Amino acid sequence: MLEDTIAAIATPAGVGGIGIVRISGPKSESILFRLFQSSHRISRYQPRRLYHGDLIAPTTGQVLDEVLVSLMKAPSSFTGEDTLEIFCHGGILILEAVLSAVLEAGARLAEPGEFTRRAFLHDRIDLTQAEAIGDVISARTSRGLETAVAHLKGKLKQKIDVLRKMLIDILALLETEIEFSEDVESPAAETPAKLQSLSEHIEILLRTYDQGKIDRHGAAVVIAGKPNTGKSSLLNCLLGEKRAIVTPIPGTTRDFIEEAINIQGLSIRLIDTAGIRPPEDRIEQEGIRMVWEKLAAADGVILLFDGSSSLTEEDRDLLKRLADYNVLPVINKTDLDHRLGEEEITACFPGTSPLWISAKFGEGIPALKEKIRRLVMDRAGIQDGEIVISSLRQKMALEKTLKFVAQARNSLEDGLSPEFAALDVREALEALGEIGGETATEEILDRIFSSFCIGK
Ligand SMILES: Nc1nc2c(c(=O)[nH]1)N(C=O)[C@@H](CNc1ccc(C(=O)N[C@@H](CCC(=O)O)C(=O)O)cc1)CN2
Ligand SMILES: Nc1nc2c(ncn2[C@@H]2O[C@H](COP(=O)(O)OP(=O)(O)OP(=O)(O)O)[C@@H](O)[C@H]2O)c(=O)[nH]1
Ligand SMILES: [Mg+2]
Repeated sequence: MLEDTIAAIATPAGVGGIGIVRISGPKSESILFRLFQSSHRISRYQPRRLYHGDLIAPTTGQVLDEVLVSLMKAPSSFTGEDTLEIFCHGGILILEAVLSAVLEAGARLAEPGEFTRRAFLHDRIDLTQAEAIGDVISARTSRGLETAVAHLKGKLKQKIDVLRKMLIDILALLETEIEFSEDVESPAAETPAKLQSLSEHIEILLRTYDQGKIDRHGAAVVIAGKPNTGKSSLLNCLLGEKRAIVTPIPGTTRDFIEEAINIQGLSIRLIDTAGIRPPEDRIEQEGIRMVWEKLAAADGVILLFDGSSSLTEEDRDLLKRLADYNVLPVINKTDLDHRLGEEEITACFPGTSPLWISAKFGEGIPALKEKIRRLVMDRAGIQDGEIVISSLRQKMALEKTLKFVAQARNSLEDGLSPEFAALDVREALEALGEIGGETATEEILDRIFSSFCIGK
């Protein structure tokens, strides 16, 4: 399929000043000669220069648009192939007309992610960089974007290469040991320690997964509490709009409501839920069942109390049931008389003092936002500037690597022949190679690139 010439509209389907049709493959140059007419006589296009002229429909000879074009020659292009870019006006009809002309001139429509896939297949980028391109495009927070750009510039790959080198060193030690197994003095006495140190490195990297996930998808924070504490009022207040229905009637919210806010570059999905109490009907029962589902998947929980009355059995029940969750206790309605004692709450969540706010009047909200941010960051162990992994795929490959490293260590400790450990280390190398793509299968590539847009 690499011999095909592929083409796609590379800019979004909307109105814009300029739109780009991108072409990659061996026919790029002939397509240019066939479709483009400049007022100058051009016998040879210099790579990476912009040329001005008209784009002509190949069958009718009609002028489709006034354009700029640029040709890049293999291997010095993004894909590593001859590439042509046509910069036309950015309307959907004109872009489609230009694309049709390109297809008539011998290209076929590109599949999602196919340009990037070709860049990978021609060794221009590795798989962590390919994934990073997708992440750069879909990033929704500044933190997510920073991570994606770091990966695009090869930061994660460098880290993986360090692990790879450690594995290769260990393999060399084991192989020497296998060769000289007759000798009394074994040269590989330090191998178990090296395997141990490698495991630790992998574990540290694995622990960054939650952070990477939060950078890309944001963190889920559930607002929970008994009915009428002001959960929906708090959602509205944090969002700055009246999104959820607020009434003085306990049991107002039955379904959950999810909206995203951005706290200093961290994307938080806030989930307002039904007040938790013994349900009065089937609808409420279903609503409360869903709260527990949301709580189980949450990165953090805002447990909301009503400060204008004392703690009830419902509050106590929640304190007990949420003891093992990542909870931020918050007391609402600070504008009313304070009737709630903090002691029982602090006793449940030692080290945290509940924050008093008023969702109705916006009191204490900046401090609350900072606390929500800390709740999520501390839990995920987020540190600025650290190299993180960013996909489930990378996580699974690292876990597989770790498993084989542990296996190698065990077999050495059990006094088995170093051949067994060597076998495991080779498997570990294979698993680690999936991350950069050296040992990735077609199936893995399909999965990664099919989530890209066409033209990328
Ligand atoms: N117009 C346009 N803008 C774009 C892209 C593109 O393909 N076209 N990109 C595409 O995603 C991104 C930039 N990435 C690119 C990566 C490599 C090369 C490239 O031609 N590399 C050659 C030459 C390097 C050099 O001389 O500095 C190479 O690596 O050999 C181009 C763009 C974002 N902006
Ligand atoms: N005085 C005062 N009243 C508040 C405050 N926050 C919410 N309320 C009131 O408390 C009542 C309940 O508010 P909601 O936001 O609907 O409470 P909820 O927790 O979502 O209730 P359910 O959906 O029934 O579980 C409403 O009458 C609100 O106006 C506050 O900070 N101060
Ligand atoms: Mg509500």
